[in-house]
Amino acid sequence: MSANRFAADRGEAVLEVDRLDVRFGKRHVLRHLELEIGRSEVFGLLGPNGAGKTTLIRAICGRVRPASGDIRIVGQSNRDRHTLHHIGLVPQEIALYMHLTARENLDVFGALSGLSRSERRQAIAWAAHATRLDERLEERVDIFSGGWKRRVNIAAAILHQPDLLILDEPTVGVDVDARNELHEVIRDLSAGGMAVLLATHDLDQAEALCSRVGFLRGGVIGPQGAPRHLIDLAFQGGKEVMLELRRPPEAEGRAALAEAGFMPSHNTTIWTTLGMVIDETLTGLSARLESLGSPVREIRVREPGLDSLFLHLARNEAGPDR
Ligand SMILES: Nc1ncnc2c1ncn2[C@@H]1O[C@H](COP(=O)(O)OP(=O)(O)OP(=O)(O)O)[C@@H](O)[C@H]1O
Repeated sequence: MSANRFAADRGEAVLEVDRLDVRFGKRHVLRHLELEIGRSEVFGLLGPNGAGKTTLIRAICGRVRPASGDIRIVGQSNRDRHTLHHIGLVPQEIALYMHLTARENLDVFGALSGLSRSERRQAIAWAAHATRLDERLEERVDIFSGGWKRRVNIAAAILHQPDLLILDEPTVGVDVDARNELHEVIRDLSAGGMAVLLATHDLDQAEALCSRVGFLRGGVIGPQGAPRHLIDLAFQGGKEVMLELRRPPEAEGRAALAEAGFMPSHNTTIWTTLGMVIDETLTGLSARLESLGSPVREIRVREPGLDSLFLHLARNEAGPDR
């Protein structure tokens, strides 16, 4: 099997989600949601807990019935069960038979997806190579670390060479080295032509890996685009200035920070602002915070990242014109 079987169709839409509405009783979780992912694209689906990422994935995989809207994979409606064959899903929970070897696990998953014995042999060789699992195929998976178990999970999901690979939080519980190796595996698969949908809370991961990202909030994905483009659009080249305080500020300290343009982050001791901050402002502010019992521990200036954008969007959402 060629790792590059899709290369000729690069750019073609693999996943098209059109005006998708999903409700659970009175809860309207997805509202007229639009999404398109092309071949060789890695799309990062970001959003706070409970935003509906897993619900969207389940709807794409035909496991949640939408109230309205259409989902097509390689141009075919996902209401047709055959279409689901074009999807490979790596769920959030590791789902393996722990007492079996990696090869035996893949053999079971291959049989479940309808591959014959000889197809399975070929498919396992291809998937193990693609996930760099070859050297440990004959070992039992219960001795594997989180990163290696994930590789087996990904290999199981791609045995049938899906056009769309969906990964739900693939690097939770995985150490940094293993995470980087999983990134390489995902990059190679997308370079071979798969469209990849990656749901993640890990904004560094999304920035490093995704050609496009989208923020799922209020039932829609908006904004979406290349990470750098979205960041530049929001911050127009401004730097992010971050103050870390030794103690959370009281009301007067918070007022002083707000007056100087600083906003709180998720952590009560970290306050950020965008754009130029004049030295005198910082000196005056530091002295004031010290006198109010919340001295500055550290000042950092950096390029805004996706995490800054996430915070920015959350602030706007919480703002008065919501
Ligand atoms: N089967 C269901 N019945 C009722 N409500 C549901 C069901 N599945 C999900 N929900 C609700 O829909 C909302 C979206 O949940 P979902 O799990 O899709 O969010 P998420 O973005 O994946 O969150 P997380 O990042 O925490 O996994 C939540 O409020 C959840 O409680």
